[in-house]
Amino acid sequence: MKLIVVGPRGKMGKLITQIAASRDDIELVAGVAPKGRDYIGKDLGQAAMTGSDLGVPVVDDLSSVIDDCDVIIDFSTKEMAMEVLALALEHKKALVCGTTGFTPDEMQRFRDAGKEIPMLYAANTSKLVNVINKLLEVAAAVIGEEADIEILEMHDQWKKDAPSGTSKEMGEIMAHAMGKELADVAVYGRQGVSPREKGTIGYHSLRAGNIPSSHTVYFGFMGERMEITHHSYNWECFARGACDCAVFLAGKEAGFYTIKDVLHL
Ligand SMILES: NC(=O)C1=CN([C@@H]2O[C@H](COP(=O)(O)OP(=O)(O)OC[C@H]3O[C@@H](n4cnc5c(N)ncnc54)[C@H](OP(=O)(O)O)[C@@H]3O)[C@@H](O)[C@H]2O)C=CC1
Ligand SMILES: O=C(O)C1=N[C@H](C(=O)O)C[C@H](O)C1
Repeated sequence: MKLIVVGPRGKMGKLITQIAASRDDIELVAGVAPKGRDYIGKDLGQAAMTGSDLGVPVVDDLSSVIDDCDVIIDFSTKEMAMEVLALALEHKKALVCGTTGFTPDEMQRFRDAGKEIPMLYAANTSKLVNVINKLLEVAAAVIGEEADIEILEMHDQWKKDAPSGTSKEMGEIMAHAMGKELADVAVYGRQGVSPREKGTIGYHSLRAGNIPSSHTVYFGFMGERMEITHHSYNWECFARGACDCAVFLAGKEAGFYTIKDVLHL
């Protein structure tokens, strides 16, 4: 499977490139970076610090290399991800997008892309987070109406979007399990509201230091509470999952896939 990594110097892109370079079932064909960077034209292995040259370049123009690949992995910015999506559609290439921060309309463009190309979107590529999502679905179906649900997510100081893509997916899963839409029940940064509005899902985002990613969903009852938590110690779990998604997508029919398809959840 021939792979292009968008953003190979980023926190995720670097790890994805390192893991892809170490796997027998992936052949890296290029990295794509923003124009003007001093590592354009360098070997991808140097740009992503894989420890040895990979014999393929970092370019600043995806269209110049896109026909050489089977699958593109994009963990970049929401602006770049939209450009990558347009080129993947034009060149009929499979795309794994793990970038977050999209509006509902932008998310719909990814779903629509599945009519033309193999398209996999995953706001979180960790196996454990996606197992947690199954637990949340069950918990919300059973106690969602009774519980006060609050989501607290923590990330590093550089993260561009809030709330995280993962917490939005978690909220959507729980809202749907209760027969609702997230937009109708989400309350962001609750302040000075008493009593708490029944049936809402509260969102709280904390940004500090180099915290890789933590998500806790609280189910508050009278006299007891349940917490479901995931902590990552670094970004490797997400990078491993992203490579698994790319291998899964190679050779697939056009369709909109999620990591649930990869993990058989
Ligand atoms: N799905 C998941 O499991 C996960 C998703 N994410 C999401 O992935 C995204 C990236 O996160 P992270 O790696 O931490 O961010 P970083 O800021 O570390 O990396 C972003 C990368 O995108 C590159 N980039 C920016 N603009 C362009 C462009 N026009 N063309 C090509 N490359 C571009 C940057 O290049 P340069 O380095 O030169 O500036 C950088 O390498 C975020 O949306 C984040 O939320 C993160 C972790 C896990
Ligand atoms: O930016 C990150 O770091 C992460 N982003 C994703 C998100 O927005 O949910 C996934 C994970 O939390 C790490």
